[in-house]
Amino acid sequence: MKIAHKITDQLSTKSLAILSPNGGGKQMFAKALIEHLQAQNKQVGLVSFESQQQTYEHELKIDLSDITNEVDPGTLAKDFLPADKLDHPLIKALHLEHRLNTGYRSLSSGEGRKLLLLKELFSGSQVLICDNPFDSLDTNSCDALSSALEQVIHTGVQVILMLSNLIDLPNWVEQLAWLNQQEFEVLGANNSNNQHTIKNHFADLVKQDGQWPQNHKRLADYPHTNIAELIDCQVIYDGQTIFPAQSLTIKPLQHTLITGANGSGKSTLLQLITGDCPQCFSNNVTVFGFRRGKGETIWDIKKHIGLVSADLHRNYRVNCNVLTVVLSGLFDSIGVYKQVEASQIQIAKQWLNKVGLADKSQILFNQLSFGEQRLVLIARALVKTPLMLVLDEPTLGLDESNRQRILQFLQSIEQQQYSTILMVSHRQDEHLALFKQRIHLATD
Ligand SMILES: Nc1ncnc2c1ncn2[C@@H]1O[C@H](COP(=O)(O)OP(=O)(O)OP(=O)(O)O)[C@@H](O)[C@H]1O
Repeated sequence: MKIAHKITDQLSTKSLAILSPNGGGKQMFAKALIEHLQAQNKQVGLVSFESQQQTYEHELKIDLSDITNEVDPGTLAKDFLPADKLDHPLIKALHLEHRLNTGYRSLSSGEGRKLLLLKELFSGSQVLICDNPFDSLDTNSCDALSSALEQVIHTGVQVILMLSNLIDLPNWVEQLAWLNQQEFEVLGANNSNNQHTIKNHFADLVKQDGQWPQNHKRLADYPHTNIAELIDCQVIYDGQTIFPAQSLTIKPLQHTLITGANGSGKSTLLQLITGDCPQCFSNNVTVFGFRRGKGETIWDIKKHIGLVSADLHRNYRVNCNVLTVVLSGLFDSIGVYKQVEASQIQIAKQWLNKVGLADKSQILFNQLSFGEQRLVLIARALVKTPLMLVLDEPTLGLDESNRQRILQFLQSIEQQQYSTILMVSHRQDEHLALFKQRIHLATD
């Protein structure tokens, strides 16, 4: 790839941020760049959503739980790091010191990401490529990571950030570049002029959304007072209480935002509601009028929920095309195993159009970029006009314009009044006024 040569020629500076939209070719670019740098005998480290997914899939492969009938934690967090670095202050700054004996699969999504970032930071690489390193990290961790990257530059390491949001650009970055497919442009110094150019590049990509897909659902027939009610709920993993007794009531249209540091239990709280946390049965949880553990099936619950989460994303590993992934939202399955009606296909296509991926409907899901996959999963969650939309960091991996598109969806859903939104987000600009109820989970 010629552009990889171009960048190494240009990279006389220690730090470069490459801004790129979803589908802009970051993955291919990073691959070409790594090959090019390795040919020069440089040691290169890479952290990306894709490498995180590969680590997860490797951990699933080596999981011996089924064979030994005991829970196999897999590789412990500490084994990802050099033994002589286990006391490094950065581990504490990223709040990972108490997770070192946890298996990788059990880490929260932010914790997993921070661990892989630490692994690469400690690896002694001469060039470090980080694809959206601040996505899914809480505010304190973003600050700690940013200053760690800045410090590592002073030790002679070159840092290349690949970012999808200008808002994530640290001010210590020296050079800026823009990448969109074959278009690669080194803009020069990190100053307001060049930032403005990038802002315009992103703005040029905003497409007019198609019409809101047909929707006849209203909440009027919903027979219960609450969508969900949790009373004094607690989850304990490996003898550790994840959050102190938590109560929460969500009424119809009471859109609710959950915030808190990485590992504070946000996803776990959501999983008590969706039924994905096994401890929902030992807790006092009522969802859509079903008191959990009293004979209802998980499907009684799931059929009313549209879900986007890191867990769903990393476990969506069936090799089917994009349209099938959207359709699978109608059946709450991974892949589609039922006859699909023409009207359902039509609605699924409308949703693909709405997320800007109409032209990719026949492409295999796993051939899309991480951000594009996320957009498909959002369409999958919305396709059945669910009673409750559970969005656990839905905009992870999305670029500036796609994030705005999804935030507009939320506004539109609020106006149409058929779905109650329950969302987790670390990003301040996603804490919309429509969230009338806000729950902050504190870590001790
Ligand atoms: N199956 C499990 N076994 C052991 N520990 C677990 C398990 N699942 C989650 N945990 C731990 O529980 C804590 C809460 O996890 P959770 O995913 O709910 O955090 P979170 O607030 O959503 O974090 P993030 O912001 O990083 O997504 C984490 O420290 C995680 O390591």
